[in-house]
Amino acid sequence: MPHSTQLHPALGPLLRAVRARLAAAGIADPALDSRLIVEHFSGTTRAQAIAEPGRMVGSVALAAIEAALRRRVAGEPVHRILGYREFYGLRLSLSPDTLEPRPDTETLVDAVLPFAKATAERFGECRILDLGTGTGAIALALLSVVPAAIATGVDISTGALATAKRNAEDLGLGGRFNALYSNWFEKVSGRYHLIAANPPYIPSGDIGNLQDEVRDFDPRRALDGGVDGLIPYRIIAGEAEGFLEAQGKVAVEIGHTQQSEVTAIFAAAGYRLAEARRDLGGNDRVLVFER
Ligand SMILES: C[S@@+](CC[C@H](N)C(=O)[O-])C[C@H]1O[C@@H](n2cnc3c(N)ncnc32)[C@H](O)[C@@H]1O
Repeated sequence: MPHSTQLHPALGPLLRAVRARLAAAGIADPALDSRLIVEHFSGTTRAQAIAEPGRMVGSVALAAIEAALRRRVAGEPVHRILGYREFYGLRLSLSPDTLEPRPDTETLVDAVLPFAKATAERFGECRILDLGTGTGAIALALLSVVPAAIATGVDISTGALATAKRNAEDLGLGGRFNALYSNWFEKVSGRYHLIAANPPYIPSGDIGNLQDEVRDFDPRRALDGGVDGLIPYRIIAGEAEGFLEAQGKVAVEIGHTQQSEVTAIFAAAGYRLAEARRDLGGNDRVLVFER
């Protein structure tokens, strides 16, 4: 382990050394990643790094930081190494079976939040169906801000469902979250005020061209939307009506080139576009439909 002896045990120099190694390896944001890795494995905070740069880090933590550094330099995304990612202010555990939730998906939560709140006020509850729930990100974000909401998170991955359930419990939302193993609507029952989905939407043939960090670490079935990337939208548009309350809404995340095609798929199934939103990067990202 030639490098392990080079990591300085004092917090300030340690952070600088980790950052320099990440920068030398061409990592895109070495300042952020070094901070995330050092804070997580040493149990220190950003404030401590600023106020106490001489604070000593123990040898067990240093070895863990060295191991994390090597994984990051080898191309593993930093949140996979940490085992969690923040989404809508919630700390969500990841597993090999879950997509890493992305900030772009917070756009969907923001888009449906006023409707979920208004529904909860009007009816005393808001029933949410999150199709392809992964870590539970969309459902749990909504539950965390709408206390009268309840959610069913559907997934075809039992591993993802186990992670979503654990996240719900860790966040104190387990009593309002139901994890359901189902191929889209197959095992779903009841009616919902809001059906939300961030389905796989990459055309199968494009998966090989994705960034390494996505292609090699996000599960394929979280990415692959079939030959044209639109198959899950056709299923959701075709079947949602049987599970939607009168005046309910269907909200989907889309790939940035898919707005007109997805709108046409929903229009053919009897929906009109109520709202379209762009993500923080200015890309078309979320469509909200009603009947
Ligand atoms: C793009 S990921 C979204 C995960 C999460 N909702 C998020 O936004 O971070 C798509 C999810 O759909 C799930 N999925 C794929 N095919 C499915 C199917 N036929 N039925 C139910 N879920 C499916 C995947 O396992 C994956 O968790």
